[in-house]
Formats: sequence, structure tokens, C-alpha cells
Amino acid sequence: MLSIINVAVGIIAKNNKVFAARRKPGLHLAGFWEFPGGKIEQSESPEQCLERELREEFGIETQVTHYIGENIHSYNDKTVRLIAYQVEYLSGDFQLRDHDQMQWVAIPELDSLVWAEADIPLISQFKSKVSLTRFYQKQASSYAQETTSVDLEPLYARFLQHLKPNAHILDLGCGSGRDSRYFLNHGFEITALDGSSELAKIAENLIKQKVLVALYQDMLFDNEFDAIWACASLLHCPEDQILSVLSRVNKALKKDGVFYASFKWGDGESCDALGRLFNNYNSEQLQALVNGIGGFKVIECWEETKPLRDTTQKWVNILVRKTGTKK
Ligand SMILES: Nc1nc2c([nH]c(=O)n2[C@@H]2O[C@H](COP(=O)(O)OP(=O)(O)OP(=O)(O)O)[C@@H](O)[C@H]2O)c(=O)[nH]1
Repeated sequence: MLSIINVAVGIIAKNNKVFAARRKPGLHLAGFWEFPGGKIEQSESPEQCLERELREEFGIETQVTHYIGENIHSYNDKTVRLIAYQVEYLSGDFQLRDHDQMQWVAIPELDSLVWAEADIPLISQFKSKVSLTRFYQKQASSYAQETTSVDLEPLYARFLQHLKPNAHILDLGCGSGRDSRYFLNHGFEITALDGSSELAKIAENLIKQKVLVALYQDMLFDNEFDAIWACASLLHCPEDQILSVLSRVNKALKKDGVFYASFKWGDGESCDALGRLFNNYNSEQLQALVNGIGGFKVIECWEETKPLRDTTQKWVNILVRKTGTKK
């Protein structure tokens, strides 16, 4: 069996763009795009390796900020384990030593490059965490303050009319805990979940019960909830992961369970000025997506424009009933 080569790779993001470099002729995987990095030497950590490699190969000073994920991949001649970290650029002019091209790629455009095969799952992992790590962890309290005061009474009524009293609701992406608190105050049982540990702490304070910290991509509930409420949360789920997440939603619901989700109106992925990734739909696309999964019947799907700070924002909402289990 071939031994595994451990490689640390860095995802350097700036202004909603990510740094990519193309391996120069003569190297393994020449012509393929990759994240900068290199093999981890004995007696160094992946973080130390990465900061060293970025200095040696590009002449830049950087600081590793956090872990993104990893992928083991076998090429014909070798097996590599890529360990990816998000990296902050500090100083230095980028120089090319082991690469013949470099570029800053907009996050929604990342899939358009011809990447080294081992890197492809890392792009998905990065996209699924980018909104969390760049915004919700860092700005949890200001976000929570801004959202706790929004009045969603008409929307709650539209959802709750389909539920029995005391129904068990999963608040998927509970954020500040605003909606969980409302549902608890109205006699419903709540399980609250959020991907940001910082927001989960804030929500725990508000609702006085434990909040689960997990990504919706990882949830494994089976036949547990009468309803799932995903208000402005799945809108951060990358396009290539949404079907898998909706299948998990279907599995998590009991038969006849009700699911609500809202997205920003639009077409495909985009990033906002705060560094969050959005996956946007119009109402036809959203209904087609949900119908394509099977095991769901759309109750209603509607578009609406709401005030947001100094401007307005168009949203698309969907209410769905589980009719069967997605195979
Ligand atoms: N640096 C880097 N290597 C990658 C990526 N994806 C990927 O499959 N690899 C593979 O992982 C291995 C890392 O090798 P490297 O050549 O970058 O590492 P290094 O600078 O320490 O190499 P050297 O000791 O040969 O100079 C290569 O086989 C490379 O093809 C990636 O995104 N970044």
C-alpha cells in the first residue's frame, strides 16, 4: 500500500475572492490549479508548514486563521491528504516560483477553474463554511441584535396554522434564537441548531435551553420532528450541497411534517459585501428543486419584498409538507 503524503494547503480570501495558482510544467499535476501549500515536514505543524510554504513559494507573509477541512485522494502514482486552512495575507508581493499563473477567483466562480482533483471537495467545504467563519462567528452579537427586533408575526402564523399544539419544531439555523423563543412562548417544543458556536451561545441565553452546534450539511435526524423552520438559513447552503441538505430535512421530518424555508430572490450563487455566500432562487426554481427531491408536496411558495436597513430585499419563501421518505 502506498503511504499517504500529508499536504497543508491555504485558502487565502480577500474581497470575496480566493487565491489560486497553476502548477508549472514539469511538476506533478502541471497545468492544474491548486491552493498554495506543500508537504508537511517532520517536526512541523500543518500551520507552520503552510506559513513556510507560502513564504518560500510566493514570497508572502501569512497567518493561518482556522481549519476548513481535509480530503484524501489517490492519484495513479501517489495518495495525498490535503489539509486545508483559511489563511490571512499579511504582507509581501506575490511572486511565482513553482507556478506559471495565479489569479484571484470570485467565490461563486471557483468551480470554473480546472482544479487538481484532490482540491475539488475542499472547494465545497470552504463554501459551506465561508459565511459562518467570515461573518456569523465574528459578528454574532451585532447580527443577533439586528435580527432579534424584526417582527415576523404574520410569517409565524402562516407556518403555525399547519401544526398541532405542542408540535416539535426544529429551528434549523436558529441564529439569535428569536424564532425559537416565539415558538417556545406559544407552547411548542423546540430543538434549536446553528452552525455558529457564537450565535448558539447568544441563542441559549435567550431561550434558556441548549442549542446544538452543527452544520445542516451534517445533520442526521431521522423521523424526529413535526416541523422544520429554516428562516433565512439555508440561503447560505452552497448550490452543490442543497439537494443533500433537503434530503436530510425530509428524513428528519415525521410523515406529514411541515417545512418552511426562505431564500433571497435571484439566480445562483453570489457573495455580499460582508463575505457571506448566498444561494439564490426565484419561486419557479425553488419549487422545481423541492419537487425534484420527491417525498415533498409544496403547500405554497411566494415572493415578497421587505425593507432591509436603508433599502429593500426580495425574498422567496416555501412551505412544504412531507408526503413520503426520500429514498
Ligand atoms: N500544494 C498543493 N499540492 C497539491 C494540491 N492538490 C494536490 O493534489 N496537491 C498535490 O500534493 C502534493 C504536494 O506537493 P508540492 O509539490 O506542492 O509540495 P512541496 O512544495 O512540499 O514539494 P517538493 O518537496 O516536491 O518541493 C503534490 O503531489 C501535489 O500535486 C494543492 O491544492 N496544493
